[in-house]
Amino acid sequence: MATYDFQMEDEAIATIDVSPFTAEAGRYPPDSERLKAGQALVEALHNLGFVKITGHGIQRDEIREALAWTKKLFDLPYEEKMKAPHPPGPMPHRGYSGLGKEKVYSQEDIKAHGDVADVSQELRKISDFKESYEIGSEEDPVQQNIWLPDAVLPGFRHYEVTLYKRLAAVSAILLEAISVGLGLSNEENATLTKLISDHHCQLRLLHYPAISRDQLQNGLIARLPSHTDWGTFTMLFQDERGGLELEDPKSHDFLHAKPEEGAFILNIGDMLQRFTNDYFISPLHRVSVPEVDTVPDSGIPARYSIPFFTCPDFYHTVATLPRFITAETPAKYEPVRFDQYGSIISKYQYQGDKM
Ligand SMILES: O=C(O)CCC(=O)C(=O)O
Ligand SMILES: [Fe+2]
Repeated sequence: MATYDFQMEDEAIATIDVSPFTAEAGRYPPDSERLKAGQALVEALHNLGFVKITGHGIQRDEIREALAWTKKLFDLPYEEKMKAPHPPGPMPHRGYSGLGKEKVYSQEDIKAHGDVADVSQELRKISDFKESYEIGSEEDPVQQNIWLPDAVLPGFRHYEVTLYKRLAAVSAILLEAISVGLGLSNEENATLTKLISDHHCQLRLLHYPAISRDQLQNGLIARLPSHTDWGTFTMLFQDERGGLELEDPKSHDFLHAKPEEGAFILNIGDMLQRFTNDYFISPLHRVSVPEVDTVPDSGIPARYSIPFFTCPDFYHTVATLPRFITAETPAKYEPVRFDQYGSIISKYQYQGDKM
Protein backbone atom coordinates (compact mmCIF):
# COMPACT_ATOMS: atom_id res chain seq x y z
CA MET A 1 0.00 0.00 0.00
CA ALA A 2 1.26 3.48 -0.80
CA THR A 3 2.59 5.38 2.18
CA TYR A 4 2.45 8.92 0.91
CA ASP A 5 2.20 11.35 3.83
CA PHE A 6 0.58 14.70 3.25
CA GLN A 7 2.47 17.53 4.85
CA MET A 8 0.55 18.29 8.03
CA GLU A 9 0.53 21.73 9.62
CA ASP A 10 -2.50 22.10 11.73
CA GLU A 11 -1.24 23.47 15.04
CA ALA A 12 -3.13 26.67 14.28
CA ILE A 13 -6.46 24.83 14.14
CA ALA A 14 -8.08 24.94 17.58
CA THR A 15 -9.72 21.85 19.06
CA ILE A 16 -12.92 22.57 20.96
CA ASP A 17 -14.54 20.09 23.31
CA VAL A 18 -18.30 20.59 23.19
CA SER A 19 -19.13 17.90 25.74
CA PRO A 20 -20.87 20.36 28.12
CA PHE A 21 -23.57 20.52 25.42
CA THR A 22 -23.89 16.77 24.91
CA ALA A 23 -24.19 15.55 28.51
CA GLU A 24 -26.95 13.06 29.12
CA ALA A 25 -30.14 14.05 30.92
CA GLY A 26 -29.65 14.07 34.69
CA ARG A 27 -25.96 14.98 34.34
CA TYR A 28 -26.48 18.49 33.09
CA PRO A 29 -23.24 20.48 33.52
CA PRO A 30 -23.31 23.90 35.19
CA ASP A 31 -24.08 26.88 32.96
CA SER A 32 -20.56 28.18 33.54
CA GLU A 33 -19.10 25.12 31.73
CA ARG A 34 -21.47 25.51 28.83
CA LEU A 35 -20.63 29.19 28.60
CA LYS A 36 -16.89 28.49 28.64
CA ALA A 37 -17.15 25.87 25.88
CA GLY A 38 -19.52 28.04 23.81
CA GLN A 39 -17.25 31.06 24.08
CA ALA A 40 -14.17 29.02 23.15
CA LEU A 41 -16.01 27.74 20.08
CA VAL A 42 -17.10 31.22 19.04
CA GLU A 43 -13.61 32.65 19.52
CA ALA A 44 -12.02 29.88 17.46
CA LEU A 45 -14.59 30.29 14.68
CA HIS A 46 -14.07 34.05 14.72
CA ASN A 47 -10.30 33.57 14.33
CA LEU A 48 -10.27 31.13 11.43
CA GLY A 49 -13.77 30.08 10.40
CA PHE A 50 -12.99 26.44 11.20
CA VAL A 51 -12.18 24.27 14.21
CA LYS A 52 -11.75 20.65 15.21
CA ILE A 53 -14.60 19.37 17.35
CA THR A 54 -14.36 16.73 20.08
CA GLY A 55 -16.80 15.74 22.81
CA HIS A 56 -19.64 15.68 20.24
CA GLY A 57 -20.91 12.29 21.37
CA ILE A 58 -20.35 10.43 18.07
CA GLN A 59 -18.29 7.38 18.95
CA ARG A 60 -15.15 6.41 17.03
CA ASP A 61 -16.80 3.17 15.96
CA GLU A 62 -19.69 5.12 14.49
CA ILE A 63 -17.29 7.21 12.39
CA ARG A 64 -15.43 4.08 11.25
CA GLU A 65 -18.74 2.48 10.32
CA ALA A 66 -19.82 5.55 8.31
CA LEU A 67 -16.54 5.50 6.37
CA ALA A 68 -16.82 1.73 5.86
CA TRP A 69 -20.29 2.12 4.27
CA THR A 70 -18.89 4.85 2.06
CA LYS A 71 -16.15 2.52 0.87
CA LYS A 72 -18.63 -0.33 0.32
CA LEU A 73 -20.72 1.96 -1.86
CA PHE A 74 -17.88 3.16 -4.05
CA ASP A 75 -16.39 -0.34 -4.32
CA LEU A 76 -19.49 -1.36 -6.30
CA PRO A 77 -19.10 -1.68 -10.07
CA TYR A 78 -19.91 1.54 -11.95
CA GLU A 79 -23.06 0.03 -13.53
CA GLU A 80 -24.43 -0.80 -10.09
CA LYS A 81 -23.76 2.72 -8.75
CA MET A 82 -25.43 4.12 -11.85
CA LYS A 83 -28.69 2.52 -10.67
CA ALA A 84 -29.03 5.68 -8.53
CA PRO A 85 -27.74 8.33 -10.95
CA HIS A 86 -27.59 12.03 -10.08
CA PRO A 87 -30.00 13.58 -12.61
CA PRO A 88 -28.57 15.95 -15.24
CA GLY A 89 -28.34 19.51 -13.93
CA PRO A 90 -28.00 20.78 -10.39
CA MET A 91 -31.43 19.82 -9.02
CA PRO A 92 -32.28 17.59 -7.34
CA HIS A 93 -28.80 17.32 -5.92
CA ARG A 94 -29.16 13.67 -5.03
CA GLY A 95 -27.74 10.29 -5.98
CA TYR A 96 -24.50 9.13 -7.55
CA SER A 97 -22.12 11.24 -9.64
CA GLY A 98 -19.24 9.43 -11.33
CA LEU A 99 -15.67 10.59 -11.71
CA GLY A 100 -15.31 14.10 -13.08
CA LYS A 101 -19.07 14.82 -13.21
CA GLU A 102 -18.94 17.70 -10.79
CA LYS A 103 -16.64 20.66 -11.24
CA VAL A 104 -16.23 22.91 -8.24
CA TYR A 105 -14.98 26.44 -8.39
CA SER A 106 -15.04 29.54 -6.24
CA GLN A 107 -16.38 33.07 -6.65
CA GLU A 108 -12.72 34.07 -7.20
CA ASP A 109 -12.46 31.73 -10.18
CA ILE A 110 -15.59 33.26 -11.65
CA LYS A 111 -14.24 36.79 -11.12
CA ALA A 112 -10.87 35.86 -12.61
CA HIS A 113 -12.48 34.51 -15.79
CA GLY A 114 -14.97 37.31 -16.03
CA ASP A 115 -17.79 35.09 -17.16
CA VAL A 116 -19.33 31.98 -15.71
CA ALA A 117 -19.46 30.22 -19.06
CA ASP A 118 -15.74 30.83 -19.55
CA VAL A 119 -14.83 29.64 -16.10
CA SER A 120 -16.77 26.45 -16.68
CA GLN A 121 -15.00 25.71 -19.95
CA GLU A 122 -11.57 26.70 -18.76
CA LEU A 123 -11.61 24.87 -15.44
CA ARG A 124 -13.21 21.75 -16.84
CA LYS A 125 -9.98 21.02 -18.69
CA ILE A 126 -8.75 19.91 -15.29
CA SER A 127 -10.85 17.04 -14.03
CA ASP A 128 -11.99 16.77 -10.39
CA PHE A 129 -10.95 13.21 -9.71
CA LYS A 130 -13.67 12.14 -7.30
CA GLU A 131 -17.06 10.45 -7.19
CA SER A 132 -19.87 11.35 -4.83
CA TYR A 133 -23.28 10.31 -3.55
CA GLU A 134 -25.68 12.95 -2.22
CA ILE A 135 -28.35 12.24 0.37
CA GLY A 136 -30.94 14.52 1.95
CA SER A 137 -33.70 14.16 4.48
CA GLU A 138 -36.41 11.64 3.65
CA GLU A 139 -38.79 14.48 4.60
CA ASP A 140 -37.24 17.12 2.34
CA PRO A 141 -40.26 18.73 0.64
CA VAL A 142 -38.28 19.90 -2.39
CA GLN A 143 -35.68 17.29 -3.28
CA GLN A 144 -36.28 13.56 -3.04
CA ASN A 145 -33.59 11.06 -2.34
CA ILE A 146 -32.39 8.80 -5.10
CA TRP A 147 -31.60 5.37 -3.69
CA LEU A 148 -29.93 2.28 -5.04
CA PRO A 149 -32.32 -0.67 -5.16
CA ASP A 150 -31.86 -2.31 -1.75
CA ALA A 151 -30.63 -5.55 -3.34
CA VAL A 152 -27.59 -3.70 -4.77
CA LEU A 153 -26.31 -2.75 -1.31
CA PRO A 154 -28.60 -4.20 1.36
CA GLY A 155 -28.96 -1.97 4.42
CA PHE A 156 -27.35 1.10 2.79
CA ARG A 157 -30.49 3.21 2.70
CA HIS A 158 -31.46 2.41 6.26
CA TYR A 159 -27.94 3.14 7.47
CA GLU A 160 -27.63 6.49 5.69
CA VAL A 161 -31.09 7.68 6.77
CA THR A 162 -30.10 6.99 10.38
CA LEU A 163 -26.73 8.71 9.91
CA TYR A 164 -28.42 11.77 8.44
CA LYS A 165 -30.64 12.08 11.53
CA ARG A 166 -27.71 11.52 13.87
CA LEU A 167 -25.65 14.26 12.23
CA ALA A 168 -28.61 16.65 12.07
CA ALA A 169 -29.03 16.20 15.84
CA VAL A 170 -25.34 16.93 16.46
CA SER A 171 -25.52 20.02 14.26
CA ALA A 172 -28.35 21.37 16.46
CA ILE A 173 -26.06 20.96 19.48
CA LEU A 174 -23.29 22.89 17.74
CA LEU A 175 -25.71 25.66 16.86
CA GLU A 176 -26.78 25.85 20.49
CA ALA A 177 -23.11 26.11 21.56
CA ILE A 178 -22.62 28.97 19.09
CA SER A 179 -25.71 30.72 20.44
CA VAL A 180 -24.55 30.40 24.05
CA GLY A 181 -21.05 31.53 23.07
CA LEU A 182 -22.39 34.62 21.32
CA GLY A 183 -24.68 35.36 24.28
CA LEU A 184 -27.78 35.65 22.07
CA SER A 185 -31.14 36.72 23.49
CA ASN A 186 -34.09 34.33 23.09
CA GLU A 187 -35.32 36.35 20.17
CA GLU A 188 -31.92 36.35 18.44
CA ASN A 189 -31.56 32.65 19.14
CA ALA A 190 -34.87 32.00 17.41
CA THR A 191 -33.44 33.61 14.26
CA LEU A 192 -30.22 31.62 14.53
CA THR A 193 -32.01 28.29 14.87
CA LYS A 194 -33.81 28.94 11.56
CA LEU A 195 -30.41 28.63 9.87
CA ILE A 196 -30.63 24.85 10.20
CA SER A 197 -33.60 22.83 9.07
CA ASP A 198 -33.33 19.12 9.76
CA HIS A 199 -35.35 18.62 6.56
CA HIS A 200 -32.89 20.42 4.38
CA CYS A 201 -29.35 19.41 5.24
CA GLN A 202 -27.19 17.36 2.92
CA LEU A 203 -25.12 14.29 3.60
CA ARG A 204 -22.43 13.69 1.04
CA LEU A 205 -20.27 10.62 0.58
CA LEU A 206 -17.02 11.21 -1.25
CA HIS A 207 -14.36 9.00 -2.77
CA TYR A 208 -11.14 10.36 -4.22
CA PRO A 209 -9.54 7.39 -6.04
CA ALA A 210 -5.84 6.64 -5.87
CA ILE A 211 -3.78 8.64 -8.35
CA SER A 212 -0.70 7.26 -10.06
CA ARG A 213 2.43 9.28 -10.58
CA ASP A 214 1.83 9.27 -14.33
CA GLN A 215 -1.62 10.77 -13.88
CA LEU A 216 -0.16 13.50 -11.71
CA GLN A 217 2.59 14.17 -14.23
CA ASN A 218 0.32 15.76 -16.82
CA GLY A 219 -1.11 18.22 -14.27
CA LEU A 220 -4.70 17.69 -15.39
CA ILE A 221 -5.96 16.07 -12.22
CA ALA A 222 -7.42 17.87 -9.23
CA ARG A 223 -9.20 16.44 -6.23
CA LEU A 224 -11.33 19.32 -5.02
CA PRO A 225 -10.39 22.91 -5.93
CA SER A 226 -10.81 25.63 -3.36
CA HIS A 227 -14.34 26.83 -2.69
CA THR A 228 -16.55 27.91 0.19
CA ASP A 229 -19.59 25.96 1.34
CA TRP A 230 -22.83 27.82 0.84
CA GLY A 231 -24.90 26.45 3.70
CA THR A 232 -24.79 27.38 7.38
CA PHE A 233 -21.86 25.25 8.48
CA THR A 234 -20.31 21.94 7.51
CA MET A 235 -19.23 19.02 9.68
CA LEU A 236 -16.55 17.06 7.88
CA PHE A 237 -15.30 13.57 8.63
CA GLN A 238 -12.23 12.38 6.75
CA ASP A 239 -10.38 9.09 6.83
CA GLU A 240 -6.83 8.66 8.12
CA ARG A 241 -5.32 9.76 4.79
CA GLY A 242 -6.23 13.39 5.45
CA GLY A 243 -5.80 15.91 2.66
CA LEU A 244 -8.29 18.61 3.60
CA GLU A 245 -6.79 22.09 3.66
CA LEU A 246 -8.54 25.27 4.84
CA GLU A 247 -7.48 28.86 4.31
CA ASP A 248 -6.55 31.10 7.21
CA PRO A 249 -8.55 34.20 6.17
CA LYS A 250 -5.89 36.59 7.53
CA SER A 251 -2.63 35.09 6.26
CA HIS A 252 -4.26 33.30 3.27
CA ASP A 253 -2.14 30.24 4.09
CA PHE A 254 -3.85 26.92 3.63
CA LEU A 255 -3.66 24.80 6.79
CA HIS A 256 -3.73 21.01 6.64
CA ALA A 257 -6.46 19.55 8.79
CA LYS A 258 -4.66 16.57 10.21
CA PRO A 259 -7.09 13.69 10.64
CA GLU A 260 -7.66 12.78 14.25
CA GLU A 261 -9.73 9.76 15.24
CA GLY A 262 -12.96 10.77 16.87
CA ALA A 263 -12.74 14.45 15.85
CA PHE A 264 -14.34 16.24 12.92
CA ILE A 265 -13.78 19.59 11.25
CA LEU A 266 -16.48 22.23 11.56
CA ASN A 267 -16.27 25.02 9.00
CA ILE A 268 -18.49 28.06 8.60
CA GLY A 269 -20.63 28.32 5.44
CA ASP A 270 -21.74 31.40 3.52
CA MET A 271 -25.10 31.68 5.36
CA LEU A 272 -23.50 32.02 8.77
CA GLN A 273 -20.98 34.49 7.34
CA ARG A 274 -23.84 36.67 6.07
CA PHE A 275 -25.84 36.22 9.28
CA THR A 276 -22.85 37.49 11.31
CA ASN A 277 -21.76 40.17 8.82
CA ASP A 278 -18.31 38.54 8.50
CA TYR A 279 -17.78 38.02 12.23
CA PHE A 280 -17.47 34.40 11.12
CA ILE A 281 -15.82 33.95 7.72
CA SER A 282 -16.79 31.08 5.45
CA PRO A 283 -13.29 29.76 4.70
CA LEU A 284 -11.95 28.65 1.37
CA HIS A 285 -10.98 25.01 1.49
CA ARG A 286 -9.78 22.33 -0.90
CA VAL A 287 -8.39 18.85 -1.26
CA SER A 288 -5.23 19.23 -3.26
CA VAL A 289 -2.84 16.83 -4.92
CA PRO A 290 0.83 17.14 -4.01
CA GLU A 291 3.65 18.15 -6.36
CA VAL A 292 4.52 15.12 -8.46
CA ASP A 293 8.19 15.03 -7.40
CA THR A 294 7.17 14.61 -3.75
CA VAL A 295 5.08 11.52 -4.51
CA PRO A 296 6.42 7.95 -4.29
CA ASP A 297 6.34 5.66 -7.33
CA SER A 298 3.22 4.02 -5.92
CA GLY A 299 1.32 7.31 -6.32
CA ILE A 300 -1.15 8.67 -3.76
CA PRO A 301 -3.72 6.45 -2.10
CA ALA A 302 -7.50 6.68 -2.27
CA ARG A 303 -9.28 8.91 0.23
CA TYR A 304 -12.82 8.93 1.63
CA SER A 305 -14.64 11.76 3.36
CA ILE A 306 -18.14 12.59 4.58
CA PRO A 307 -19.25 16.22 4.75
CA PHE A 308 -22.61 17.04 6.32
CA PHE A 309 -23.82 20.44 5.11
CA THR A 310 -26.32 22.15 7.37
CA CYS A 311 -28.74 24.48 5.62
CA PRO A 312 -31.85 26.55 6.33
CA ASP A 313 -35.14 25.65 4.67
CA PHE A 314 -35.09 26.14 0.94
CA TYR A 315 -37.28 29.26 1.00
CA HIS A 316 -35.90 30.79 4.17
CA THR A 317 -34.49 34.31 3.83
CA VAL A 318 -31.21 34.81 5.67
CA ALA A 319 -30.61 38.35 6.94
CA THR A 320 -27.78 39.71 9.06
CA LEU A 321 -28.51 39.78 12.79
CA PRO A 322 -28.79 43.47 13.79
CA ARG A 323 -26.25 43.11 16.62
CA PHE A 324 -23.52 42.55 14.00
CA ILE A 325 -24.25 45.83 12.24
CA THR A 326 -22.42 48.70 13.94
CA ALA A 327 -20.75 51.98 12.95
CA GLU A 328 -17.43 50.08 12.64
CA THR A 329 -18.98 47.12 10.86
CA PRO A 330 -21.68 48.44 8.50
CA ALA A 331 -24.00 45.92 6.85
CA LYS A 332 -22.31 44.05 4.02
CA TYR A 333 -25.08 41.76 2.84
CA GLU A 334 -28.61 42.09 1.56
CA PRO A 335 -31.04 39.48 2.86
CA VAL A 336 -31.04 36.50 0.53
CA ARG A 337 -33.40 33.58 0.03
CA PHE A 338 -31.45 30.39 0.42
CA ASP A 339 -32.66 28.70 -2.76
CA GLN A 340 -31.85 31.79 -4.79
CA TYR A 341 -28.35 32.04 -3.35
CA GLY A 342 -27.77 28.32 -3.87
CA SER A 343 -29.01 28.26 -7.43
CA ILE A 344 -26.58 30.98 -8.48
CA ILE A 345 -23.68 28.91 -7.23
CA SER A 346 -24.79 25.38 -7.97
CA LYS A 347 -25.82 26.13 -11.54
CA TYR A 348 -22.20 26.49 -12.50
CA GLN A 349 -20.85 23.62 -10.49
CA TYR A 350 -22.85 20.70 -11.82
CA GLN A 351 -23.23 19.50 -15.35
CA GLY A 352 -24.62 16.12 -14.54
CA ASP A 353 -24.46 13.79 -17.51
CA LYS A 354 -23.58 16.41 -20.06
CA MET A 355 -19.85 16.02 -19.44
O1 LIG B 1 -13.42 15.87 0.97
C1 LIG B 1 -13.19 16.82 1.71
O2 LIG B 1 -12.41 16.72 2.67
C2 LIG B 1 -13.82 18.16 1.45
C3 LIG B 1 -15.19 18.10 0.85
C4 LIG B 1 -15.78 19.47 0.63
O3 LIG B 1 -15.22 20.47 0.96
C5 LIG B 1 -17.10 19.58 -0.03
O4 LIG B 1 -17.62 18.56 -0.50
O5 LIG B 1 -17.64 20.71 -0.08
FE1 LIG C 1 -16.55 22.15 0.92
